[in-house]
Amino acid sequence: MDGPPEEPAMPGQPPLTALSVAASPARASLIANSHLRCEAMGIDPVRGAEGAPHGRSELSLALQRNERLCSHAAPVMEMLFEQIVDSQSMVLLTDAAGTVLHAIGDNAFLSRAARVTLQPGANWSEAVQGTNAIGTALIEEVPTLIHADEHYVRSNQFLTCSAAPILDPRGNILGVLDVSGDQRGYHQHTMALVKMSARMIENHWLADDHRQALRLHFHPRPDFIGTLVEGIVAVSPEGRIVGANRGAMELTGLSGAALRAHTLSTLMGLEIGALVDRFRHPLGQPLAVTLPDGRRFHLQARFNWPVWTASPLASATADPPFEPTLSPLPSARATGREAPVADLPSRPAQRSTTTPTSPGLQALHSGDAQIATVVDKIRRVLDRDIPILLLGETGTGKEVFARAIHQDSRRAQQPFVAVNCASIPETLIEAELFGYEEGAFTGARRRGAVGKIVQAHGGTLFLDEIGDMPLSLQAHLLRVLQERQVMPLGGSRAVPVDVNVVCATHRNLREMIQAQTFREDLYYRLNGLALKLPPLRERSDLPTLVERLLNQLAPENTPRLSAPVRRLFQHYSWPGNVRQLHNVLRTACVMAGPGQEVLPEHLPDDFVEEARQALQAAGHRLVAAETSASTVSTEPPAALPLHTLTHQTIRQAVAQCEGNISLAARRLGVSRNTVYRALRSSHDVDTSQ
Ligand SMILES: Nc1ncnc2c1ncn2[C@@H]1O[C@H](COP(=O)(O)OP(=O)(O)OP(=O)(O)O)[C@@H](O)[C@H]1O
Repeated sequence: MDGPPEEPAMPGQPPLTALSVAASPARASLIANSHLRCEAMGIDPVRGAEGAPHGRSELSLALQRNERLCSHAAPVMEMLFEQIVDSQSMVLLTDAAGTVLHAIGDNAFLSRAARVTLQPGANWSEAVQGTNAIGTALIEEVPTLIHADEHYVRSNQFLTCSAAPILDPRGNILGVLDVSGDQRGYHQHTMALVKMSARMIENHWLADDHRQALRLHFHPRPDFIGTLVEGIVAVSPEGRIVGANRGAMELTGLSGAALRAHTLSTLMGLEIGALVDRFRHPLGQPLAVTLPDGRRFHLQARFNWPVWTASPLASATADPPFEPTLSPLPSARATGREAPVADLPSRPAQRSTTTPTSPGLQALHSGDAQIATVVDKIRRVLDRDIPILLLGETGTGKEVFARAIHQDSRRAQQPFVAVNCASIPETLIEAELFGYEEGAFTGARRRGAVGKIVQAHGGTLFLDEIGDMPLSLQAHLLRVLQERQVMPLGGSRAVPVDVNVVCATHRNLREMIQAQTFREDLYYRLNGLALKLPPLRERSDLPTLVERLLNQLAPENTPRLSAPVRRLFQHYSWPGNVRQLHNVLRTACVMAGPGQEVLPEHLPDDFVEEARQALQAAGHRLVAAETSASTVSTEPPAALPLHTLTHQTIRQAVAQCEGNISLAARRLGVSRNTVYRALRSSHDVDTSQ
């Protein structure tokens, strides 16, 4: 590290000591504890911890993983920066591990900050940077101010940093929002701004998670409803509390888990039908409610009108719980009643109209016989507690199918939780899946964390890349699935869970069983019905798929493909499958412009080059001549197997990207794993020859 960056003069600003910032016993003890942790970790206050900042590829992976967080946070960060512009400071967003995802700030200050690696890609966990607002907020899980010499590492002591953790509706940390600036410019209001902004992101997240749910906005004072300090809870059609914001937890004094154990009637003494009736009028006056512990609030209900008012509403005194006709039927278990069999065939179509972001199975039909068979088979086992195993190459739509299965199941109003077993480090996957209790292992969060399996309770757990699940954890997963209860790490009490499991993998699990890298008993537990999604090159519905994707990408003025582009598409091998098609079309829509015809020059250069090579290899000289007379060879084509063509394409892309695997993967629209696999298998072939 370069040492502390020089401090330009800040006129009229007397230096502030840490003492003059905010001296409370709680803050002093938080900082003292953090310093003790740094000492215990052996961090050198002069040189900082060992370890280089992440490279670009790690950053792009972190950005991919946190795409949703970034999109919710970006407008809030802009707004926050407006408030602090020209104050020698910057706004930062990190993920839950402390890796900086995004930073905006004054140019001069950004370069000073970069000298201590306070920049995207760098990790600001306590273990790397010692006591600092981001890292310490992640450990303490509370908004944290670290000022000047409270920073453990000396070169960071020119900073004053105010950070607030961002929590999801289940109380898990998504990341941290932070404002860092020159310590001489400290302002006591900064922390309040950061806390409010983090809350805005959390509220957006909650609303996005529960777009179709009924949402209750409440506060002890009616005029505070609609402000950032209000409580919000989301309620399912059966009247269960399914999500809550931080305000709701603070106002009710209940944790997220305790709130979710409630129904509307046990928490507030209300029936859902009566509530919808009452708030039919958007300007309905707030309703006064009293919780079982005597706390009193005023509340307003907000809901999606067409969905929630489509059927005659149950009144406050009516017996059956309210069932909006356009949303999924509540589970038989939840209502204690069996859903009428006659209702079942019409359910998928109804749902696809209410949830455009996650269409049901019906929407996946596009004329291909293999896909039609897969959809048909899924429909037969839906809601019968038969685990589905989706097989297929990367980008064939395994997750899209898993979401559609959830969407069409009776669990649709409950959580859909996806876990990618390949992208979580082996050391973390156990904690991620099963959760852990306070102090279960070094670095564990203070209050423990709920695992993904428990998060999916009542809904669907999607285990993507199950073939990458470490062997050591397979037995644990099997036990959970068989016993239907989870014991968090370090815990002593098992938590009952009811989840529908859908798994996916591109690997050959049978071969893995032979090689003793996958447990046979787990394979049979997960594989109630194995379904193979065809690669795009084997599908007969490319034109329909293209039309649908173009419609999704540009619904107003949908561009159309020119004949040369259609031919390129038809003869290309699509190693990245539908994901790659989607990426190519997204670029094409932007390049061609609204309502225009997409020509080859509107497609990414590397794609066109590879597609033309594929044309040549497939022997379509005539077609290739039409799309580009100059680049087409007149040599007769060599008949190559498809997988060889795919690997050639991937190798060429890597070579064009000068060995940058992440860039090549992005351009091809495939995962980095796919590129590595292709390179590995090419290498195997080469060396065996
Ligand atoms: N039927 C489909 N209709 C529209 N888009 C689709 C469809 N199938 C896949 N996609 C697109 O392809 C992308 C990749 O799909 P998905 O993540 O489901 O693939 P996957 O098989 O799970 O890939 P991986 O094995 O790499 O995780 C999606 O984000 C979506 O844009």
